[in-house]
Amino acid sequence: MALSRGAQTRLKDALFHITTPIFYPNAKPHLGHLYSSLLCDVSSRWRAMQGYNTLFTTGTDEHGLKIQNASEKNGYSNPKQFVDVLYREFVKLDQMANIGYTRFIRTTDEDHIRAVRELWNRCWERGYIYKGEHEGWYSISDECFYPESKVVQLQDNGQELPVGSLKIREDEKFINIETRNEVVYHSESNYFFKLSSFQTKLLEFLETENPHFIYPPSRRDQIVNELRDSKLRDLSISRPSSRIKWGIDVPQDPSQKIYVWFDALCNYLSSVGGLQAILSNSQVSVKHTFTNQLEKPRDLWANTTHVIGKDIAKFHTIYWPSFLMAAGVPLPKKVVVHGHWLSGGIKMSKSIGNVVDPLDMISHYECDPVRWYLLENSHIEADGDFREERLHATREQIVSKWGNLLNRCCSNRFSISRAVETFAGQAATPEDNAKILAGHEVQESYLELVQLVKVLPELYSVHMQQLETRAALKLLWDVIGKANVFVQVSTPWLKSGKEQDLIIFTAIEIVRLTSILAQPIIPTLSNAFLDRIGVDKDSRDLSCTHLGADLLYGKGSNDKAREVPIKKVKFRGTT
Ligand SMILES: Nc1ncnc2c1ncn2[C@@H]1O[C@H](COP(=O)(O)OP(=O)(O)OP(=O)(O)O)[C@@H](O)[C@H]1O
Repeated sequence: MALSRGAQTRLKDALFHITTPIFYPNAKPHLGHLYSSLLCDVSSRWRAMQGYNTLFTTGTDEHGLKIQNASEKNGYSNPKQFVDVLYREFVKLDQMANIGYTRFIRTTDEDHIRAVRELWNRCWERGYIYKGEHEGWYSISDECFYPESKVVQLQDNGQELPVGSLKIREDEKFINIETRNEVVYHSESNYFFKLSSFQTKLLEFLETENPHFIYPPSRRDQIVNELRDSKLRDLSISRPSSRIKWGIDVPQDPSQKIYVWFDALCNYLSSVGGLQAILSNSQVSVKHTFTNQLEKPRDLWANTTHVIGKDIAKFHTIYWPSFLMAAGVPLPKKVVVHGHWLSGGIKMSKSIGNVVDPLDMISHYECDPVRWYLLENSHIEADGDFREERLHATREQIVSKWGNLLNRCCSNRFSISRAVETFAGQAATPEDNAKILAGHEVQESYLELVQLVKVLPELYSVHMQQLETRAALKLLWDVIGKANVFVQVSTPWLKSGKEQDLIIFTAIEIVRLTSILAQPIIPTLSNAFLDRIGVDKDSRDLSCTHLGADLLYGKGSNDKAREVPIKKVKFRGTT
């Protein structure tokens, strides 16, 4: 699903690459996955509107013990067959939710496997990988070892005991205190990555050289404090093939498989052609939906943003930069860390099963209201709590406020095209125009609205740039709300001539401008609104977001039946 490339020809050299985490296809995706993808989609569409050349990568993380186990549990002898079925669920969600990625990468893709080996070899050649013995507390579910300080023994009565003083017996249950997943004591030969060599470099990078690398700043501070307070230990980055069959072989040592995180994080390099492509910055073939060639991989990489949930911040802000530094590859631009959607007060998660099915929500409430709801009821820094009644209320508001404004202007008592002809592109000041309107209250309401609209695109842009979608959408609601009040107090149905035209022009301009600005948020509905009032497809970009910018729309809009492109639906959940 490629985005329209139209706008992008204008800013040929401005590059933007955004990535979701790649998701484990061990079960169907839930609302949390949609949220990460949606943030990326909105960002990518917004940048495309600004004229950037955008690339948007998402995909599935298909190797490792968790997949191997899930595949066996589901009766598959070959994990590839299992992921071949489940990755489609993620693709389907993207299609249903209108997520316009340019590459869906699977870690079983050939070019990705090549890129992982390339990264491994380079870290090996530069002396950052060595072979050693590893023993400790291992979580199958989290696929990592934990230090003893993060492990407790869980007794039958729910009591937790520190493990330090215990003699370990096989029948006892131990868990990690953060993820609450079971851990077992385990010893094996592994390859290690010299993570400990990067403590100072990472701190320098995050604190001094690039303090904006992690967004929001509260997350950066968390990571920086962690780096200051605890010493980084070398990281085991392979597993014996006897235990993990489903993974990429360590180059030159097939008795070991590459650790899934080393493998998965590398997808970000694969999607821009691998590390050599970045180092050389020369044209490389990579499949995206709109091209098979990337011109300047390093320039693109320098403009890459990773969007992730807070559960995987450590992997993206400590491990990933260290792997790249070890390989001598420059770091991407940014890591945006968002909060979680909760269910029953805890993180919505496939493993726990406390999930909301986004496809079910989309099938009843439609795609765009779900998108709007998620973006309006979340904040990058905070966790969100899904409530179906709020989703329904959001939809109602779109119909009754936005739809109603459009509907009112499309009445056959008015003429949008005449109003546009009279007032679009004219030189008169708002104060001059206000004199056309009868009554002080109406004039005040008009001037307030015009003032609001004047600053709207810029304020909206500031919020969209930082992915502050809640604040961006509030701006749209404010102006739509005020436009409805203006129509109410100015009673255009009782007016005629220039006065009526000015009221209708002002109100329909609000519909036009908000619809243009809302395209990244609700791509289908906003364009349906613009279609309804005959706005030309070439007049829907950011250069058209000031009052009177479009001289030509509205023809025939008042002759059609007064339906709007969105209708009410019933709330079908329980409050
Ligand atoms: N509840 C959630 N809220 C927001 N984002 C989420 C949520 N769950 C998953 N994600 C997104 O998916 C990423 C993790 O993907 P993963 O497939 O591991 O999801 P998961 O449901 O936590 O899986 P599992 O329970 O199998 O570990 C997160 O970093 C985040 O981007």
